[in-house]
Amino acid sequence: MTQLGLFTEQEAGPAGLRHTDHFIEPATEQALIGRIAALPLQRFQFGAFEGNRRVASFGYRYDYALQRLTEADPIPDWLSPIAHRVEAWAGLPEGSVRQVLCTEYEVGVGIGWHRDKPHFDKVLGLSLGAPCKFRFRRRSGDKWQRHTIEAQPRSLYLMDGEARSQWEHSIPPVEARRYSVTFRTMKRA
Ligand SMILES: O=C(O)CCC(=O)C(=O)O
Ligand SMILES: [Fe+2]
Repeated sequence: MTQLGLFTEQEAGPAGLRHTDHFIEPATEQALIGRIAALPLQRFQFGAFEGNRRVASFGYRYDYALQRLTEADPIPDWLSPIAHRVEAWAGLPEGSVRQVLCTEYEVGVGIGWHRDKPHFDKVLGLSLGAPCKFRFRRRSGDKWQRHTIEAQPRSLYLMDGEARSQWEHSIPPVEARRYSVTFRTMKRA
């Protein structure tokens, strides 16, 4: 493939991906990090495999052993105003976000290639504390189409449409401790 071909492919990006910097103020970011760090975060359980990232779920959690959604603690008061701002930005009715996942990535921790569970519909993510490369890939014949965004702290992304249903995403090991808050709507009400 020519350089130009590669470049054009990178530029195109997944349809349904939106990304904005400076979604929240630094003071709000610090307050959220403080709240998340104080949560009883659990090492992510993926069947027999234990990931290195630590998480807390609200609203619902996906139980990998049972392979279904189970109820979790309700979305706490300190997260609701942010969830509502996220809904407003995405043009979603208030209350659409039914699941919130708080994640901590220590230095050297990332997340492998995946698509989020089909039980969820739109997926939005707020980055906190440190930047990461947020990578996308999609099979195209015997090649991969790829796209990467720099997810800066305080930025927000939306995965909808093809970015959500066709493209996989991953984060390579982070260089400084990063937190994220993932907001998900449900496929069926
Ligand atoms: O940390 C993030 O921004 C993304 C996390 C993610 O892809 C997931 O939990 O499904
Ligand atoms: Fe994901």
